[in-house]
Amino acid sequence: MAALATAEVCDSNVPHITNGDLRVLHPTFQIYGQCRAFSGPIVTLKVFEDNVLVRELLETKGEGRVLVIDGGGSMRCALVGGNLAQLAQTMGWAGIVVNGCIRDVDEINACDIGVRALASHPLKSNKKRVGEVHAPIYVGGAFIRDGEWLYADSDGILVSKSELSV
Ligand SMILES: O=C([O-])CC(=O)C(=O)O
Repeated sequence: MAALATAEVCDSNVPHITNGDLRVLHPTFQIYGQCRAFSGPIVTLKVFEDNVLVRELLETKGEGRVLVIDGGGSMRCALVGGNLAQLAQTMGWAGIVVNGCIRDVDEINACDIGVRALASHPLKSNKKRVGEVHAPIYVGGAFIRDGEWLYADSDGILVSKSELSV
């Protein structure tokens, strides 16, 4: 399937941007992973400096979905590393967006998925299993609900209430 170009989607969907059905995330994310462009239905996760639930979700079948993790923007540890990115690839996730940090950047860049995060950080996170799966989250200036659609490419990241047609 041809990837949707986010700039073209914005040009042809001004009313949907105006009414909030289509949201453009703030341009604060770094690009990692082999897939510069990726899209899929969103699975939301809200955690803070704890990635046990990240692993649990990535151990389930991805089926082309995108895991969006609201890590509260923490700059104090990484929520995803090379092992989890490899797991995501193996389980068929299209991508991972992290409002927080990742680590093992070289390993993640070798994985055949798309990854966005605010920055890299060498420290691993806590392992307390605290967080909320499928919760509404607020990331990159946008409210995001489980089941909405995410479209990412070199220009940016869009979240749409429903699937967009090419
Ligand atoms: O296990 C972690 O905390 C994250 C990590 O380093 C990896 O996925 O390789």
